[in-house]
This record gives sequence, C-alpha cells and structure tokens, in this order.
Amino acid sequence: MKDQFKQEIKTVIEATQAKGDIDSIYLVACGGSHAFLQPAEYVLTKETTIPATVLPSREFITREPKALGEHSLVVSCSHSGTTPETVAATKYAREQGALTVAFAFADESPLEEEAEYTIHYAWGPETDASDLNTGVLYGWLFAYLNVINPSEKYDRALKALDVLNDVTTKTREQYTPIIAKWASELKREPLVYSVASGINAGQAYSFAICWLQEMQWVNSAYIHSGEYFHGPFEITDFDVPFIMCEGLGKARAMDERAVDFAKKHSDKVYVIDNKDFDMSLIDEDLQDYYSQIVSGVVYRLIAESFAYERGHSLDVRRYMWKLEY
Ligand SMILES: N[C@@H]1[C@@H](O)[C@H](O)[C@@H](COP(=O)(O)O)O[C@@H]1O
Repeated sequence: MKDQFKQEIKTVIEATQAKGDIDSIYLVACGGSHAFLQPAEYVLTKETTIPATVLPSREFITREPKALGEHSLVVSCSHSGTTPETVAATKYAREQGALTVAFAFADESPLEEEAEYTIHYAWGPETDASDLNTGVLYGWLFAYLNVINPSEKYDRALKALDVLNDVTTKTREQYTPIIAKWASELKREPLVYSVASGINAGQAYSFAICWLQEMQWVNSAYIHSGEYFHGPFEITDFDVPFIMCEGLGKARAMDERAVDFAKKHSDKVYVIDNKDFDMSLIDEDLQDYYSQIVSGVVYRLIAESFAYERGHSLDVRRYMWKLEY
C-alpha cells in the first residue's frame, strides 16, 4: 500500500485513540460507495461489540440516529467526493460532534472539506489491489480493530494486503474465459437477478444497481439469499436468469439453499462459488473477509464482458450527472 494511504490511516487511528470511547459507528454513502462500505459493517459486527450501522447518506440524515453524537465514528465514502447526499451526511455527522472519516478517490473535494479526516485510495486497471478502495478500507478496518482489541489476527489481516494483488490477478485470469461464456449466453436477457448474502451482499447489491441497472440498463434486483424464500423465489422459472454468489463464511448455508432451489427450477443459474477461488495465500480464518474483494473482481468481469457483448459502454448514462435530480 502506498505510503500516502498508510499515513492517512495512521492519522485517523491516532485521532480515534485521542477521541476516546467510541460507542457507535455509522457507515454512510450512496450507490456503489454504499455497497463498498457494507463489508466493513459485516466485519465490525462480527469482531466488536460497538454497534455498527450502514445507511444510505440521505437516510442517515433523515433518520436522525439517537445514538449519534460525540462518541460516534462516522465513516463516509464518495469516489468523486462530490455526491451531495454524502457531503451533507458528513457535515451533519460533524455538527453532531462525531469523528468523521471520509474515503475518497478524488483529492480536495467538497467531501474532504466537510470531513475531519480523509483517507484516499487509488483507482484504475493497473492499480495494486491494496491501493484500490477495498484494499485501503481493509487497511483502516483491521488497523482500527487492532486498536480496540489488539490481536495477532488483525496483524495477519493487514499482512494479507501484501498478497491481495496476486490473489485478484489470478482470479481475473481464471475467470476471464468462464465469464466470456456467461456474458455471451446472457447478453440478450432483459433481466438478470443478483443473489448473495453475508460478506458478499454489498458486491451483489452493487452488481444489480450499478453494473446492471446504471451501466448496462439491464433490469435487475438484488435478492438476499435468505430472503429469496420469503417472496422472490415465486418468480423463479426455467427462463429466469440468476447470478448467485456462494460465500465461504457461515452465510454460505443460506447461499447454498437458494442456489439448490433456483437450479431445480431455472435453467439459467450462474454461480460465483467462492470455494473455487484460490485464496491459499490468505490464512483460512481470514478468507471469508477477503473473499468479497475477490468476488468483486468476478462481478466486474461480468460487467465488462456484458458491455462488450451488448455493445453498451459502461460509461454511458442517460440521467446521472446530466440532469437535475
Ligand atoms: N455506480 C456509482 C453510483 O452508484 C453512484 O451514485 C455514483 C456517485 O458515487 P460517489 O459518491 O462514490 O462518487 O458513482 C457511481 O456511478
């Protein structure tokens, strides 16, 4: 990880220690950045007793959480640093006395002006995975957990960032031919559902709302694997396509149940099975946490292959950033 990002994380950790007791954590952002923060909520709720809540930026403000105050830590993210709801949420959190930390790709953005501290990350195809948004997020997350409850587990989790790029590069190579086939089979589908749970929930959610709806104009919805049986499974039929993720953690049981049912009733079930990832470079007890980053590589490949097969660039928007909304 770049020295700049390491230093920014260090500054945030020192500020958190100086602040003293944190009794609530809020993770706030919009769209893809909201999805990006979801794994942090997953890890925090599994590893600490401090309540952590992930909310869309505007709902964070409109809900007015009662626990929000001087002992809160509010982590926001906006890739562009300009999304008005996230800038406003960060300003609101700071006014309530919370410690505000923003993640952003952009430098010197409106978000950076409102947040007390900003942690930047890098972007682009040649970027080392440890410098990308999720790599830097985990760099902060495990450093923070190591402060709350020091453990060699978090030292190892931080060390895993050094091999992350090898893992994701290998996965990209492994899945490129597989996903090219999926995309060619699915390219005419007007609708594709996205199903997952546990640490993969954020990836599957952003696959539906960002990659498919926003960037490909393909109808989609994110369905939680457990919730699939509480309504959505009624739409399953032989010609209804599902891209389903099977994770590594305890949530896997929910994913498997959904996949098993869907496969019985649909001929178009595509499974991203995290057990097929080569994560041997990462300690077994940390693989669940890191698997969503690897799933993200596969979801991105699907989006890129869709864009190619459908002749629809991932950069085209009708409304976003073009109209007043
Ligand atoms: N796919 C995301 C959207 O979901 C998001 O609304 C937008 C602004 O996000 P950010 O606040 O991260 O700049 O960026 C991307 O296009």
